[in-house]
Amino acid sequence: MISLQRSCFLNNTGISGSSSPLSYKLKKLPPASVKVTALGPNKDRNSSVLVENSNPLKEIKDDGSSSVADVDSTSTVAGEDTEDSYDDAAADDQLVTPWSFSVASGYSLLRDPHHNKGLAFNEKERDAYYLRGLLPPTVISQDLQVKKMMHSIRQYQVPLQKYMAMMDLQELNERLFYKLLINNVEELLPVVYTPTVGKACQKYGSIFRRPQGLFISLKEKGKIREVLRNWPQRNIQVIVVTDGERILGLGDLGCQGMGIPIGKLSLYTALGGVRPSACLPVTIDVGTNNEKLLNDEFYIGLRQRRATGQEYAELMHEFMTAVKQIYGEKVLIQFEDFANHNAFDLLAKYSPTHLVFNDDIQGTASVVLAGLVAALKVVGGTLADHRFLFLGAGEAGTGIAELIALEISKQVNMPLKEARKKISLVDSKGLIVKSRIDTLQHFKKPWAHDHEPVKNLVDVVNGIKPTVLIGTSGVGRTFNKEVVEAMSALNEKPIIFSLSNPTSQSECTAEEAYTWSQGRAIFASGSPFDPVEYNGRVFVPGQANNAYIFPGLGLGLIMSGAIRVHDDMLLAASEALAAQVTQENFDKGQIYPPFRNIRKISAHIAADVAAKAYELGLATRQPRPHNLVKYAENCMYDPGYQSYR
Ligand SMILES: NC(=O)C1=CN([C@@H]2O[C@H](COP(=O)(O)OP(=O)(O)OC[C@H]3O[C@@H](n4cnc5c(N)ncnc54)[C@H](OP(=O)(O)O)[C@@H]3O)[C@@H](O)[C@H]2O)C=CC1
Ligand SMILES: CC(=O)C(=O)O
Ligand SMILES: [Mg+2]
Repeated sequence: MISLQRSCFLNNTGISGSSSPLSYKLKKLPPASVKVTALGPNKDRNSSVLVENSNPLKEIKDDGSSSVADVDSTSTVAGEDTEDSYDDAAADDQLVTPWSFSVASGYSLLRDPHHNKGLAFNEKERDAYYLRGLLPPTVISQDLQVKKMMHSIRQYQVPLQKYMAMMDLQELNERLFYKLLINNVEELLPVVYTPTVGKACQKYGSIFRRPQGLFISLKEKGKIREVLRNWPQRNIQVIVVTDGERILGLGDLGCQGMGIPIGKLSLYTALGGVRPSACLPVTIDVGTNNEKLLNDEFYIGLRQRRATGQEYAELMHEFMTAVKQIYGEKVLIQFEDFANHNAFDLLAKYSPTHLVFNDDIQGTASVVLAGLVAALKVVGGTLADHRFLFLGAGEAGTGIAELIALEISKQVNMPLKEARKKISLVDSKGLIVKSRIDTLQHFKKPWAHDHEPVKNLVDVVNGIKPTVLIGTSGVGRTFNKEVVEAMSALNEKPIIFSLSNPTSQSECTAEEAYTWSQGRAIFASGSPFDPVEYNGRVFVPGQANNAYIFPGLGLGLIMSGAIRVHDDMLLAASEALAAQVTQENFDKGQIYPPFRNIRKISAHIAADVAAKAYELGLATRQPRPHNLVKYAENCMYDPGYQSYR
């Protein structure tokens, strides 16, 4: 008998270099141990028969051994089709095994997203892989497939429909999905990422078709290692994990937050070149406090209020421990869209033992610092010469503030505490000041300066007189006309960043920023805005989004075999990004390079992050590659089709 070893599924053979999409490892099991139905009459196909374990009671262990709890000695042997192998032949009340067997048919190849090429299978491959008749006769190139898909996606008027079409493609033909995304990054980024991914998460339950990513809920407590082993890939390098409590600026979306890790990881591949098979999206479901979802019949998550305290901490700890046990010390874990009452603590708790970073706190800080460094080339002065004001003092706000302070303290050799005084933050209760210190969350305390309490943002602007205003509140339209005009009265070129996502939560629009500042604002936003024409001049707003940073940062960590993330790596990533802004970009008012160059940008970020990892003694990949940019480029996943032998 032949059975497919469980670990075979964990090895994505096509991607790791084998050129045969069917080159699964076959394992012999003791006779009669497994009920198998292989191919029918065409027995000479047996060399490439794929047979999975058909006995739900038989456990195949990772070392390849198996234990059979109950053996059906009347097993059907290979060579005959049997009726009972088809679910729809079973009586309604009969129990069936949903994954009893499969055969080397082109039919399954066409449904395997990692290897499917659709009409791009050539004649030889159609013969070799039993595809004859399963495809219409025409053979087309991947480039033509891209053209056709773009044409089809552009027919949809509603962004969510484009998103669904992209997700369908990802599930059907992974390489085509990535080719499409890479070749059309500026057009498709807003579809697979902010703002559309926000809408998708809000409607996740009702648009849910096929599960993507790994869902780990309280039901899996005590079994997380086993759950991780259900994932079909073993060689995982990056995990993006959320618990869905702060999805963009949309709040608690519970289990429906899964759209975010999926979107972020598709950018790891498209923008940073990390192999898709090395990426694992995870949603930790501890319930939701979103009443609307709890009462929504289509909600896909646990229908209970959020677990907190010890119950929450234990589940997270089990997850973090299992991840390290299964994937090793060098797997990168990106925390994404956790609420701030957990985000800072998780980062502090796991930074010393795991390769972790929080994208909202650290990735955002790095991208904003890059934009500021670039903006100073237009505005003049050093960071230390400027005054910064934030609306929003959570993960993004305090994360950015801290990295700016760190950079100032390095640049002018100033104590960090002093550097922090150049930065003020406003939260939902007003300006953060000393008199509030006892009631402030711990991450706000360093920002409590000596100042009178002030509630209103315009009053704060007029009192502090910032040169830079940054929105990280998650509340849309909070930079109103009065605020932008106040900034413009104080500064010849006010720097205004509306970072909150999605577009509906942006503190102001690009048009508002340019119009109310009479074309003087240096503006960037978290979600994209179209270019704006004002007084005959076209302004191209920048997109200050951590998507510029995390793919390159991640690649740099992976390629150097880094075992910890260090603040200096975030600074290195930031500098690398700022260095990619050209005079041509500045001339258009841009302080970020265009996303269409993102793979080149990511290679530079990765190289500088890796260089820092080597410098800090945190890199384990030896010897250090001589040319890190070239090395990064060579490491990058190429979505072009492979030829199958
Ligand atoms: N562009 C990018 O790359 C990124 C953008 N973001 C966006 O930033 C936003 C905030 O994220 P994050 O920092 O993680 O969220 P948090 O919940 O951690 O922080 C939000 C902060 O905004 C404050 N706030 C809320 N309402 C108001 C208000 N009306 N006036 C003033 N302050 C207010 C909150 O005050 P209080 O503490 O009193 O409740 C809190 O300090 C989100 O929209 C997110 O999408 C986040 C990461 C990256
Ligand atoms: C971009 C991002 O990470 C956020 O808005 O949360
Ligand atoms: Mg985020």
